[in-house]
Amino acid sequence: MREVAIVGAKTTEFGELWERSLRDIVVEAGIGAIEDAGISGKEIDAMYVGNMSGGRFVEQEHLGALIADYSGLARGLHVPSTRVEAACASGGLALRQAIQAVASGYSNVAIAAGAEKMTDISSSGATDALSAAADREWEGIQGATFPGIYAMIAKLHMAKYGTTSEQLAAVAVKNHENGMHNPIAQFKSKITIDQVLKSIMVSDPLHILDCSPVSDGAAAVVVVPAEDALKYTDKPIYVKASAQASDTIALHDRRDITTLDASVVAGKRAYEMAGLTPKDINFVEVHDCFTIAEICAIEDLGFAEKGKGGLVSLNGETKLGGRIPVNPSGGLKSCGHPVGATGVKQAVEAVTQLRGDAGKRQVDGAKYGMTHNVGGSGATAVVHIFSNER
Ligand SMILES: CC(=O)SCCNC(=O)CCNC(=O)[C@H](O)C(C)(C)COP(=O)(O)OP(=O)(O)OC[C@H]1O[C@@H](n2cnc3c(N)ncnc32)[C@H](O)[C@@H]1OP(=O)(O)O
Repeated sequence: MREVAIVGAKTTEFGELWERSLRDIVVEAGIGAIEDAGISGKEIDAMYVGNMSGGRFVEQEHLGALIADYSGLARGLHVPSTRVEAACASGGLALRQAIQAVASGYSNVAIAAGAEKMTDISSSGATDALSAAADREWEGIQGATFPGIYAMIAKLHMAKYGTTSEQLAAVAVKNHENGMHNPIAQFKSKITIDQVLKSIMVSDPLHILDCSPVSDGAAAVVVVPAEDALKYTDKPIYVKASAQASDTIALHDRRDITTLDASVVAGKRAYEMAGLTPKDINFVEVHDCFTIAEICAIEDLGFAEKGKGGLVSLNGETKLGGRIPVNPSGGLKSCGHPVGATGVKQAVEAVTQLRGDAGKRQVDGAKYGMTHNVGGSGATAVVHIFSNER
């Protein structure tokens, strides 16, 4: 297995991009990543596109071929291009496919993109499309929405561990604070705990400001063998671990719904592969689709004791400058959550941080960064560890 590095990275603006099409935004991200890598694009020999539901959101399937064509990589070059789907973890998994292709020697220059265009349909249409990431027969058809599913997780976390609404709100406040310094973020406004608690209730105990929004956006990275990386850039970012785990899709079949076992296992696999522990990690981009999801994630990945994730968040330990900065990008809460793009955008943030290019949201002296991307309520988890040292 070859070591692998990222040499180009780009994210489009995230938000309600009504004037743009899905193909437009993926191509913008792809061209940005290619330019960032200093290549022409003709070097690319494999493409992976993370997308959850092109069919439901924009009525377009067969995205691998479509995006290869619109990027100029299909006609003449016939670059193999594959769509990758694992619900909200589609982007992280597309990146993992690109890493595996390069690590195995099948590919020398692979591009991993992620994209979703969610705002072209109604809110109820988007909610229903998203619910297909849960167990459709046992949950979706019975009316369970994602805010509802994560609200059940939050309720049990509160009952078992004494987690409070203020602790949940502290996650949203911190992520909005970080997002204010991220030019791609959908929401760049400062919010307070009081505002979160007074915002409209979506599914008790989750208010609208506890939820990630419905968003459009795309991101892309260029992946090459580590031994070639310095030919492309003087700031390559090395992939120290790429791990994935699955779990039962239906919440009622889970061992304990306050722990996402797939996150725990993917995290352990990643630490083992990199030869690192949580103490070595300088920042982490976690899948905060809801505030409770960030609290579970920092517990599941070993950054907080089980049951103490809320307390750690309210204490400020996860802020920029804190013990373990969590979601310096602003996370899904502030940046937005175009589901298929999120996992790749997390990697773009890790690259930006590890290059030292994150401006006011920079984690000073960062050497190791982790990303954590979840599909559904925890049936898929993808964890990566990156470093600016080989
Ligand atoms: C594993 C996983 O990742 S699962 C997660 C998958 N993703 C989701 O489930 C998405 C969750 N979020 C949602 O479903 C929606 O954002 C909801 C239900 C919370 C809100 O949707 P709606 O009620 O339709 O809100 P609507 O789009 O009408 O917006 C109303 C206002 O609230 C704002 N708003 C909407 N959502 C959010 C949010 N999450 N945070 C902050 N503001 C928001 C809008 O910008 C708008 O503001 P404006 O009036 O100033 O323009």
